[in-house]
Amino acid sequence: MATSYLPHSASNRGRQQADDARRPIASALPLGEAHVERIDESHERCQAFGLSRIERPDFSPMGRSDLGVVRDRNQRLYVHAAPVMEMLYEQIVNSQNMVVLTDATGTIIHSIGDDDFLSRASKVALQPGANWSESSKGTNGIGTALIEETPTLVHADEHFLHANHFLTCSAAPILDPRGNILGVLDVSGDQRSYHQHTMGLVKMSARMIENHWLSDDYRNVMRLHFHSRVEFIGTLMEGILAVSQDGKLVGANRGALEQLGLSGAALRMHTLTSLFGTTVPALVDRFRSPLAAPLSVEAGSGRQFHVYARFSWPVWHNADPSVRDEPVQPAVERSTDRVSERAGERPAAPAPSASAAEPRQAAGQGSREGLASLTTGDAAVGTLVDKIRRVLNRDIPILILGETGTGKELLARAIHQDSERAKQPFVAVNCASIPDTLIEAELFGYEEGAFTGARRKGAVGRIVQANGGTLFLDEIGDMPLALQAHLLRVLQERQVTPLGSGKAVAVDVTLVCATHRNLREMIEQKTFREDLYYRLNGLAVRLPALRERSDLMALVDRILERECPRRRLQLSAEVVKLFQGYHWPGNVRQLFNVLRTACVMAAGDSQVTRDHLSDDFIEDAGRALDSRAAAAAAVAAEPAAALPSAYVAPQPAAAVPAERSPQTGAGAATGRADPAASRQAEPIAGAPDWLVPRPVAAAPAAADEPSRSLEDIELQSIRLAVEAAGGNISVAAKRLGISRNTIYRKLRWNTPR
Ligand SMILES: Nc1ncnc2c1ncn2[C@@H]1O[C@H](COP(=O)(O)OP(=O)(O)OP(=O)(O)O)[C@@H](O)[C@H]1O
Repeated sequence: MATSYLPHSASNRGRQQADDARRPIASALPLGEAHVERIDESHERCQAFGLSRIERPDFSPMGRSDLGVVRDRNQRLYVHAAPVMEMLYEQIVNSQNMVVLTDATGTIIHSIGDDDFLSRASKVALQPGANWSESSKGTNGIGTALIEETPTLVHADEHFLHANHFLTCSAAPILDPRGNILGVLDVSGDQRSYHQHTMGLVKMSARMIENHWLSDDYRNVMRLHFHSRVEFIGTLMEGILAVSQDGKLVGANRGALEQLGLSGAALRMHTLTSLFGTTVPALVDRFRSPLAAPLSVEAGSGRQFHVYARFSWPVWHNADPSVRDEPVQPAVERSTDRVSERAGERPAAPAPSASAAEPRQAAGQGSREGLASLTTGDAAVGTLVDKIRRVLNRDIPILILGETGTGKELLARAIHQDSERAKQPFVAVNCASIPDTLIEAELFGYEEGAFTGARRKGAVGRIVQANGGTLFLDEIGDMPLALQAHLLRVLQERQVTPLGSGKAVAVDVTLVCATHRNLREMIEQKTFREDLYYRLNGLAVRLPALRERSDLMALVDRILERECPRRRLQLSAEVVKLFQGYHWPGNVRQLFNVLRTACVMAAGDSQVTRDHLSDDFIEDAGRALDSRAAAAAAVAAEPAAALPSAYVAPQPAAAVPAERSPQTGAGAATGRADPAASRQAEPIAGAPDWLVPRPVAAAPAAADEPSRSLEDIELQSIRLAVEAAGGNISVAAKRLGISRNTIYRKLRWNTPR
């Protein structure tokens, strides 16, 4: 481990040396050998990455829109982590520190800190949008914790880059109940402010986030809260296990693994009976009573534990027929209160968001219901759902296409929910959010000692985790080319060989993939394998963008019902107008976020008004309305000849000269008027003034525009109408009296690529 500091230039050398003299270097701290070894290994990796200690790497964070996409993807993590971060920050306020949350790739998605430290931190890009993976910023708390998958302190000159020597970073990875990394929680500060308690706070906070995530993930299955000391149930020290109705152990928190002394993979080999010698019906029976005392059990290891079970209605309902007709009262709510009271503690993790007062779905998850819940009146979505229903349980892989935020993952979950595999695992892998170097291990798993730099014990891959259930490969277009062949082989042979192992494991998974990319184009560009494309694409469906959907208001109602189930919240007329004129670039996710905020802001009101919307949304939506008005004005000012036949005043069909038949030219051949032409020439019912057909006689400019073909004119009018509808194709189609498909076809064929 090198500890020297090489200043960037001679001019600041003197100042730097004076600073250095005041600085304790890492070796002055009482850090164990394992720590030193970990830092040494990290420095070796940095050298292998080709990083230079003294060169300032590219510190520029990603742009706002890219950051928006990353934040959207990690919205659920943010919702769980934000209140914990606030609480953590309260503990370290005014200490020249900041609290940082990153995603699984090390990209910062949120930070809170002391203003004066934030400005110093931003100079080394310790700010949202910057990536702190080891390969980008060298040894550092975040990047090294991600690789080591364990809480990691990187202090002062332990940072590989000299530019980061002023920092001390205490970082802990945040894991989901299946042991996958969701992100990193980190406290970074001036190294002179180092305090050994910081790491303890960070670890506890990461655990809070994990416990809350687990409770949220498994709200519909039984959860066992246990500890060897009864007073620790309901505290951060408790173990939590998620148990499916048939007694399988489907999830665990860190506390559970630590207390049981098992790895995640070893735990999955157990059942409730083999671990604690009891069954789901026995626990349901005991913990139906809100006054039930914790149960004493003996684990296989001989250790005694006290167990308290929490479960929600469906488990109770199915496991105990005697309560079938009792009113639904989620046991989870009652038992949470009770355990907290008994342990004299508040529930382990704070409420996830400001709207926590309202019971609701997991943030960012939407409905956990089946396909029926997705049909809210849009014809394209209805057709897509019908198609999917026909191939359900037929071992046909489904490829979901669609822009980001259109609900691809929600659809994949609904497919699983409605399939015969609903009680088996649904495993989602986002190929875009896992670093290329880790994706192979993540998917296929690896044996102990397969390679350095990752979890040393070995891990079961996601494909094996999905065995018996559904594997959802999100952003499949982002899968590195080299791995595509490996995936194809696994899918064809239906067996996986973990890295570093000679033993193949048979797998049976239903495959659902999704991407916002154009895979056909990628095939042409040779960035996506054609054979894999056909293997994944048993049935391809495209989720329409929100601006193309005709059920915006039905979706609004549905989301409001879910987000504010205790009150009937409606949109004011002004907000309806803003929503309808907006082009929703972030699709349903954006709508969901806008409404969720509105729901909280409108507490106590029965209407969502513009006061309940965020300023940037009002600005964007207002701008869209303005441009729509401008487009309307432009169309109104446009000479009539520039309008397509659809807006030309209706004329008797026979009066339309055959050679001017606006559509197919069929009239020219037969001498009869084209019926489609005469239909289109009718006024559009309910059309606003600017679209009311005007007489062709008012078209003096027609003869002056010899260069414009009818097709050009038609196209321009379609574009104007789409613009005027704020990008909403359905609305434009309705106004034009043509189908949405016609608009797509014409715009697609005429849009330069
Ligand atoms: N039909 C719907 N009803 C209610 N909420 C929905 C619907 N469709 C999507 N959402 C919500 O929108 C958000 C985004 O959905 P989802 O993650 O499924 O989109 P996605 O297309 O997979 O996004 P990405 O491409 O970024 O992965 C989620 O919060 C989800 O609950």
